[in-house]
Amino acid sequence: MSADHGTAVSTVAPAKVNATLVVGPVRERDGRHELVTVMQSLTLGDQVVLRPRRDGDGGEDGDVVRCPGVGGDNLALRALTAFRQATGWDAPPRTIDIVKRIPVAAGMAGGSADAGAVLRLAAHVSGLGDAALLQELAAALGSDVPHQLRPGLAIGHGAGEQLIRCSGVLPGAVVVLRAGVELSTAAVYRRHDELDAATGTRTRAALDGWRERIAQTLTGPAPPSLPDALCVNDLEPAAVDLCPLVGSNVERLRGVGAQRAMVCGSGPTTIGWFVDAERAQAAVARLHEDGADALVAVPTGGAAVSTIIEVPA
Ligand SMILES: C[C@@](CO)(OP(=O)(O)O)[C@H](O)COP(=O)(O)OP(=O)(O)OC[C@H]1O[C@@H](n2ccc(N)nc2=O)[C@H](O)[C@@H]1O
Ligand SMILES: Nc1ncnc2c1ncn2[C@@H]1O[C@H](COP(=O)(O)OP(=O)(O)O)[C@@H](O)[C@H]1O
Repeated sequence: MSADHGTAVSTVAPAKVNATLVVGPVRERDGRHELVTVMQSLTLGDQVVLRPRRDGDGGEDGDVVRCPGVGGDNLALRALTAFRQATGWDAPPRTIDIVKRIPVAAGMAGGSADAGAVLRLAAHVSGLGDAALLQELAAALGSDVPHQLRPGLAIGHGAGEQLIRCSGVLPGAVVVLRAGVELSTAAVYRRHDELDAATGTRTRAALDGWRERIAQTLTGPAPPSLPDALCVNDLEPAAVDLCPLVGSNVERLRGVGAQRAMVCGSGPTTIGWFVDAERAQAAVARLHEDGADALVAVPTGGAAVSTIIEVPA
């Protein structure tokens, strides 16, 4: 029996953007698409607390999650269950409290961020689970969770779960334009396949080429930066097709001066890249005048972003 470790701990679970997302064939093993992506964490994030369960926390017996704005099966609770099963951590029930700031089902990996945060918090409190085990648990929870376990800048390949971690962060600032509607990741991949049937799927060899070119650019001695030619989102046509608002939001971002405007992951969030936070803030002011739901976030990574603090239990 392990000790109770009855402390309450808290961390930030940052959203991610995909600066590049090139999609290849479906792999037989799990039906997911092979891809190459550049994932960058942002200062926009959920707050996640793991603490001993109190009377009145609700739910069934055992561990519970309180996550206003998200119904149904919660990936954060699944992460804690998987952690307990894999490590044998048998401390009394915990409550996960999540303050949701990342838009839900929006292509910003909010659920994966919360799951990654819970794995970090549980490992910290229990003293169990080495880096390799956490990585394995994360990969079993979803393609985006391994990156969200250690937020920052990384090149994802495989189905997104294999990572080449990069030092530093991408330059500039991002305007996040929320769509106010949800889009299912699985539905976007399905539509991508239907559209792709006409244009042809990228081959494995083509994906390898993308990975090499991106790795050369992001893992060299210079501060990381991606040329426009390497910034593509293959899911964009499918997201626009399923949700035409996405296409007009990309145009809106161009209209307020974004150097590069694109769909974020599987959408429907769109992002605009700006040289700095000041220019991004000016663009957000113009979008707000127009009634849009937009905010500025900047790329972030490293130890600062996954810091864990103790909070009152
Ligand atoms: C598109 C991306 C880009 O980072 O994220 P979002 O923009 O949705 O956050 C990811 O590929 C999404 O990752 P994630 O949301 O973790 O996906 P998973 O839970 O693993 O899979 C959800 C579903 O998406 C499809 N899927 C996901 C990943 C992948 N490489 N190929 C796929 O075909 C499958 O239909 C799968 O059942
Ligand atoms: N902690 C969580 N936060 C957000 N969504 C969650 C969470 N747990 C489960 N989900 C479910 O996961 C789905 C995808 O949500 P999310 O991770 O926000 O988006 P995306 O996959 O587009 O990045 C949603 O349908 C949502 O109901």
